[in-house]
Amino acid sequence: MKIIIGLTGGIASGKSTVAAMLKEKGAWVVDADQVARQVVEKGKPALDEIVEAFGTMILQADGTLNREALGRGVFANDEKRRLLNQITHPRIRREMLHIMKVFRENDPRQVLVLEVPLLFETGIDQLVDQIWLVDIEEEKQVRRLMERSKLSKREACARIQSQMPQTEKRKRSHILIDNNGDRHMLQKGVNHQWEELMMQLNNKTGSKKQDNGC
Ligand SMILES: CC(C)(COP(=O)(O)OP(=O)(O)OC[C@H]1O[C@@H](n2cnc3c(N)ncnc32)[C@H](O)[C@@H]1O)[C@@H](O)C(=O)NCCC(=O)NCCS
Ligand SMILES: Nc1ncnc2c1ncn2[C@@H]1O[C@H](COP(=O)(O)OP(=O)(O)OP(=O)(O)O)[C@@H](O)[C@H]1O
Repeated sequence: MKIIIGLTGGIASGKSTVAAMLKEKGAWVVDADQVARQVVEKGKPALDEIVEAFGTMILQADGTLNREALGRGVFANDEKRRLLNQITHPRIRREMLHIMKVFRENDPRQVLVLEVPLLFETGIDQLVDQIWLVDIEEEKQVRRLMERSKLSKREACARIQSQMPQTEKRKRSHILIDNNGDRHMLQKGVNHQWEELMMQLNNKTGSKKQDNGC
């Protein structure tokens, strides 16, 4: 039996850290941020559409996308962000569908993890078997984001608020991975969920929702 997990969480919640732990355990991990970079490479139609929508000032001298400039524009403006999403999200979803097909038909691994920050917003949540959410308190998220991406508090909050609220994501997820502690605690949580998953796969029960009693 094979399973496709959608791994999500807010910006700087710890998705990549969890993804690296799952890779270590043998999962095939695909990062949507990397896929998103590929779809806007120089020469790809998505980049032409972005230039048409945002102007040539979002290009660098060599004709590649100036990500910092585009990021500054879209994280401060809902309308612009929606426009960018309209150009990029269908392409990201299409590429993810292709990866899923390759996984199902040609890959020996049992677990595919799609690490997708905007899992619900892109509709990729509808394509996966199980949703794992990296859960973090907002105060900690802001601190880690400011530190990691060298952003002011205002900039960090604008990025967090541009995404679906964590409470909503919790309701839509099957498994929560708590990342409010240190890395050791996170590893323990991941180990636990992986063991549960292996039991599910080997028993072939494949229950989707976490059973919380009754
Ligand atoms: C705006 C862009 C140019 C900024 O590039 P930059 O290199 O600075 O950031 P990077 O791509 O590494 O993204 C960092 C994080 O920002 C968040 N983020 C990215 N795009 C968005 C968005 N459209 N809305 C909300 N949050 C976003 C995610 O949590 C992501 O992990 C870039 O993120 C982009 O092209 N975004 C649109 C594509 C997309 O939705 N990507 C997310 C994958 S589903
Ligand atoms: N438990 C932890 N304790 C301390 N720092 C952590 C912990 N987990 C993650 N971090 C740090 O927090 C930052 C964000 O983590 P990570 O890059 O894994 O998040 P992400 O959700 O993948 O981010 P993005 O949404 O930008 O892709 C990184 O600097 C990482 O090293």
